Amino acid sequence: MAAPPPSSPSPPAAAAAAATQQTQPQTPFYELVKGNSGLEKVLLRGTRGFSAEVYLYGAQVTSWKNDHAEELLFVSSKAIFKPPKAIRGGIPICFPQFGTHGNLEQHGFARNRLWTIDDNPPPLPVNPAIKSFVDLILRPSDEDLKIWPHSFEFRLRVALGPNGDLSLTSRIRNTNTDGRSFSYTFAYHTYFSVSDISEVRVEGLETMDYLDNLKGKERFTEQGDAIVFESEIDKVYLAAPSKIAIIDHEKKRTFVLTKEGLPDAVVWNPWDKKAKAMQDFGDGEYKHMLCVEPAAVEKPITLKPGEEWKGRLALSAVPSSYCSGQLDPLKEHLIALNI
Ligand SMILES: O=P(O)(O)OC[C@H]1O[C@H](O)[C@H](O)[C@@H](O)[C@@H]1O
Repeated sequence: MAAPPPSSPSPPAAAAAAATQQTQPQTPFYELVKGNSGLEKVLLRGTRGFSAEVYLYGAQVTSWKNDHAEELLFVSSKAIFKPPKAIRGGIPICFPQFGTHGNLEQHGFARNRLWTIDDNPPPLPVNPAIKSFVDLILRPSDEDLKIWPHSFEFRLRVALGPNGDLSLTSRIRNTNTDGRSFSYTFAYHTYFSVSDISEVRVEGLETMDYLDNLKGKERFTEQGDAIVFESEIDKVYLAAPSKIAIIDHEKKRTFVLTKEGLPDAVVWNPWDKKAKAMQDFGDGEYKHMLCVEPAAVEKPITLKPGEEWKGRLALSAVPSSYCSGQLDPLKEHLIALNI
């Protein structure tokens, strides 16, 4: 499929290819338009008014709306849409490094590079009901190779499901020709929009071990019930379950995250003091956001030349009573560990 001109719908994929390739949906549909500061973004429109937006800058999802046109992701009112600053909010992609777990800039460089639309991605098994999606690709520039000397292809598919679910599938391939493996850490740094952080709880991470970034990455075990928020938090939960729920009591809304290929989950809220110190974040905005970030942090992923890794995140927003108390952390944990 050729990239569409700005502000016009993409042409339908070749019907013959769709008919023969059961792994690809039939009629991908998106629009490419100008976003903030003239940066290009892709609009995905689903049925019943569901929608999503993805900037080519960072391959960053910056909007996900339900059928009432309510925004489900948080983007700061002070977000800077100007390279090399990463956009504050939505779903930044941390690659090839999460946080300060290495020598690269914080969270790696994928989030502040210009990605391109991938017209001809390798087949990807997908729900045939998904009609609205886009494939993006990042390959390292000569400058990138100087700071991280590995050749790779990073393909990201962002898809909007028939019920408004949003999924992100990353495929990272080692294309080194010198026989060298590489290792990386990774996260979907998802910023959720919440009514009031003090009314929110997270289910699925209780009893998990975590590394506390506020205590020199020391390891602890989470105690007690669901996680609630009263102060700054910056924890990497290890071998977290494949399903995590964020329950927003005030909004009567539950976000359900399903992750594959990503053992860990980072939970972050900067709270008032750090919020004030961030140039691209409003002073009181910490009350209305929570980051829960499916990730691979503790054990870096290693790929030999020719090998490919896949990491997937699926998000849904459902009425609140749906999930509360229904996640069994131990069961989910065993599933995550493949036991
Ligand atoms: O300001 P950024 O580079 O986007 O990072 C924002 C936050 O991301 C993650 O959640 C890390 O665990 C935090 O330590 C970090 O402060």
